[in-house]
Amino acid sequence: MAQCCETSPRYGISSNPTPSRNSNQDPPDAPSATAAVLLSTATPGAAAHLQQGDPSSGSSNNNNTSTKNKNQNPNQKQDDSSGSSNNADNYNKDDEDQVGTLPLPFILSKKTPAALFLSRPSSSYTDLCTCCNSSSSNSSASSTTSSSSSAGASAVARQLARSVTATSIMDMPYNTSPSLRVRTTSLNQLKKTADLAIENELHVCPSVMSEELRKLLPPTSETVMTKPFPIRGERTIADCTTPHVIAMVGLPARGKTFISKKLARYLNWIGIATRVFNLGEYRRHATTAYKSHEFFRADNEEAMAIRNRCANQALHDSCEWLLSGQGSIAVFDATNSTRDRRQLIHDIVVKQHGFRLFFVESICDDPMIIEQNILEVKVSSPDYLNMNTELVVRDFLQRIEHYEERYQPIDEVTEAHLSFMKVYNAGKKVVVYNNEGHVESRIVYYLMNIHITPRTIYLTRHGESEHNLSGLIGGDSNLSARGHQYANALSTFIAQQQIDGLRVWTSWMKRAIQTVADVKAPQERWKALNEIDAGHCEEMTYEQIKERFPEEFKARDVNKFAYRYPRGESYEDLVARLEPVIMELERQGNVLVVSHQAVLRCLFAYFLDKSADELPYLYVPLHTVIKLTPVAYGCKVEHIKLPIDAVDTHRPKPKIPGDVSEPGLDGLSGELVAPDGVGKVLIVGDDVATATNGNGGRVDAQAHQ
Ligand SMILES: O=P(O)(O)OC[C@H]1O[C@@](CO)(OP(=O)(O)O)[C@@H](O)[C@@H]1O
Repeated sequence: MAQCCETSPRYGISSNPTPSRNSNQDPPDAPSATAAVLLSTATPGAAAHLQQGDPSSGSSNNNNTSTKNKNQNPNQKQDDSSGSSNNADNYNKDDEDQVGTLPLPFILSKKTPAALFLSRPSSSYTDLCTCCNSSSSNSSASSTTSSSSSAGASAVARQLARSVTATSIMDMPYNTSPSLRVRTTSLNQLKKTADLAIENELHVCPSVMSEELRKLLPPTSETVMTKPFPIRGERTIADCTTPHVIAMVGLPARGKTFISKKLARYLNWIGIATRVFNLGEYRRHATTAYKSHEFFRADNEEAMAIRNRCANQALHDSCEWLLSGQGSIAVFDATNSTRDRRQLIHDIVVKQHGFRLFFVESICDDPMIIEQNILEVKVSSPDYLNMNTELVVRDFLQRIEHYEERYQPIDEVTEAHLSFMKVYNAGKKVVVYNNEGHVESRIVYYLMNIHITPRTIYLTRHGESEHNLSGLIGGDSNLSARGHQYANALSTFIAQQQIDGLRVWTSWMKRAIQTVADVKAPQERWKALNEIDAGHCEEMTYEQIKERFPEEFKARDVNKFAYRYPRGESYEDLVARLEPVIMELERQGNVLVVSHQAVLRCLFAYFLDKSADELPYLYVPLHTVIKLTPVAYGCKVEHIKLPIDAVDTHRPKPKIPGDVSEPGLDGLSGELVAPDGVGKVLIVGDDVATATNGNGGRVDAQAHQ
């Protein structure tokens, strides 16, 4: 079996695209790999050093490429996924509220048994062992490889250890995929282990292998499942194994809740289970209706006792949630505005539980931003139900004064042991101190990119395509006649909207580019916006896929988010490749994104805070513009259906996996479309029930979390 691996193209922006589907480009890691090859010939020691994944080697790769091994049996699902007691009672203070460095790619010689081993799906490891053969024969993947079981298997395994020795590093193409690197790394390690005379152990069942040797095996669906938590796109990150508490710091009306919610939405979307623990909610739960700012006076002992109890409880719950294994990051959304309070949090989170702690302090001295914040979120807060806006603003400003009396910003000298970032005036300046690892770096990077300038994002699929008409998925077909009509209607609609500084982003696919042919605005092409790669199933109808690859078809219905098309992509892969798009969207003003069903589901899920289960079934119909406007802590969603008919390409989740005849029961399809499909407004990601339309008026709002 050939070991020629193609790396997916690097996804990025181009203003001058070649509209071809998934054509290759130089992988971003090419230079370092080339350098490594040179090193390996000149200085074997250095090559070995690189192969061991020394971070200083510069050979690490964490780009979002996906393997496209065109020689694999389409029926084989490619397996390169990798994918206490709380003592908070003394919490008695006063205020509220691997990227595993992947070593050099090391490709095995073609047609060696080891190469065979490499190309096998995850379940094949059990094929290699006598005790697992019976169970493995049940799986679809093993049915295609069962001929190599038992007797042949141990021979293969033994030869594996020998064959890796004969492999030349010069065979290594520098476009080897990251996932293949993981496997070859493991084999490289296996070789070393074999040299240490435990070769015999190589052909026993992984379940009875020594812990040490098992760790060296390539990833399987089991090991992926048991990872502490996945980061989309196979990135296993060592420091993610430690739970984190992100503790907000700052005076009221400094955007702490905005940052907390947005950060949690982003982290959940990239695959890190995150939950916000908002102290204000605990306080409201523990008290009767809010009366006035007097509650927050430092000398109000009764109120202070309640506030302390709530703070203890919120922190306790954050830690318990992390300890329960349900999540990885707890965001403690409170003011945490004194040194004593922060020290106490440090004692509980770091010293008692051994978690990581990162403070995010929001500092703002721009009265305009503060006022805007009060008007946008505090006026509609449950604290001030039915209260006149002017009174609310006055009361809230007094509340801030009570906090100001005791506020101590984080200090680099007296709190030098803390890890923190300070965000000034909604991102004008950022200071990062004692940054401690990958998760924190991602948080810092994300928070550096977000902004609060009002803007609108428009999402739409391309016009109806010829493939849509015939029910074919993927491909790169032209627009149908109705698709061209939609292109015209879209350009008229966009012109009518008179959108300030609009930018247009499309995929590289013909149907998307044709859709914006007449839109008058600067255009950029993103390969990352290309539709999900259906691999072997490209340009087939769902019925054809069911007929030719029934097991694959069923498997996709069982877990559509994680399912990866043979030599194609999964929704999870898509999310990973779309992360740079989201990051850039966060930085931008008004943008019109013209892309595809699966891609837009991923983007939409980010804005709507949808789970991985819901994401692949979100309804994104043709000939409809989805208008997203940030409001308060969430996003206003409007579906604007332009009056040109189109086919419905949505396939809802069937009751029985693999069934193509049955209508769906997921309750998700169509969820976001009004009966007439036009002008429906939803407020999503916002628990403020009385959100406004930005002009002070109420909208047809529907809280939706
Ligand atoms: O994940 P499912 O529900 O199959 O939807 C994705 C499919 O949608 C399609 C249409 O069937 O998208 P699009 O027309 O927007 O490019 C296919 O190309 C793509 O494979």
